[in-house]
Amino acid sequence: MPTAPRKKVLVFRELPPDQLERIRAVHDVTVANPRKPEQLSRFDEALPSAHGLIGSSYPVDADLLARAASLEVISSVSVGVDNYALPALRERGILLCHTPGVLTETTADTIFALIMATSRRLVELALHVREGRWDRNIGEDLYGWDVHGKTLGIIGFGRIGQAVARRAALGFNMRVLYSGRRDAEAPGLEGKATRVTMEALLAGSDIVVLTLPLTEDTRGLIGRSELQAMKPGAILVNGARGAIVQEDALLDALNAGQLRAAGLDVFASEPLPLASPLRLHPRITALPHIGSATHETRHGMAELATTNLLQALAGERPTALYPLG
Ligand SMILES: NC(=O)C1=CN([C@@H]2O[C@H](COP(=O)(O)OP(=O)(O)OC[C@H]3O[C@@H](n4cnc5c(N)ncnc54)[C@H](OP(=O)(O)O)[C@@H]3O)[C@@H](O)[C@H]2O)C=CC1
Ligand SMILES: O=CC(=O)O
Repeated sequence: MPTAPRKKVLVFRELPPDQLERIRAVHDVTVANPRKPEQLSRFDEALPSAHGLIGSSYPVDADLLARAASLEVISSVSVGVDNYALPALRERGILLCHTPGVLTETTADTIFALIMATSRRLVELALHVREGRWDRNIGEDLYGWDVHGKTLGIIGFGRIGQAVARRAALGFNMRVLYSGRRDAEAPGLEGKATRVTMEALLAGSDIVVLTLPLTEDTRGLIGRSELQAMKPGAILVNGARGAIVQEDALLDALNAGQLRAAGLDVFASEPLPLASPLRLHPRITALPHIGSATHETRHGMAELATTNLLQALAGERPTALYPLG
């Protein structure tokens, strides 16, 4: 039987050794992280002849694609695809694969951790102990806010949004509202989540969670008027993408006391610049984009991304092909 021709694969992020080995067994691999200055020339050299790319958050814009003349497939180790030039991929007939599902529960855990941390002031109070300020029983000024029994509003009621909702409704007796174009079939949540308009969600929720993709329609979706439409003293948790929220408006809402707190895993600019006023704000709990960052889940994502790539290069339909339309 003739053996399939070896193709060229450019891996431009970290990939676990067992997954690299799966690719090396059938293709020629160059590992080059374009964010590492010492690897940039290797990346530039390998790009024009690469048939497959494995990446994640590094932006793949039309200029980069124009240099990738042989490209057949990009396999992203992420579910979000906002950093890829989708129209250029569509035009060139390049396949895009991603990693839905395998990170859903872990990302929902992270978002729930942010709900708990902001409501119960966990980071602030842990610092209180660590910095030796716990010299008597704490007073009302350091009390938190109950999570159980509150109303949770979810904007983006897909895989992750529904996983957050299950935690809230089944574990914390919360009322769940969501906004969306249609009623969602949400397994495990029958009768426990209500679709409302975004206006009703903002006005009626104690905690608003963002779990929707960043697209041209959702960029800047949460601005001054949306924040003002939220319940006074509510909490905003962003587990989706930073650019969905207008960060200057968020700071103003926190400083004016309109919002109680914000929990942010994602930022418009990442890594968050040292000078960002979001970094040290006392009522922001900021995480370094760790939604899916556990050993098990990151390995599962790498495995699915590798499978997608190998399937596409073999001319098979990848398990998780992103629909480019
Ligand atoms: N913080 C982190 O580390 C992580 C962040 N993410 C982010 O979470 C996002 C969601 O992932 P996942 O749940 O798997 O994706 P899904 O596609 O399953 O869910 C997204 C949902 O958002 C809805 N939606 C889209 N636009 C709007 C809108 N304007 N208003 C209300 N709802 C909207 C979609 O509805 P419809 O189907 O009708 O379009 C869909 O139900 C990813 O795109 C990624 O950006 C993901 C993983 C980890
Ligand atoms: O942000 C992470 C992703 O998988 O998307």
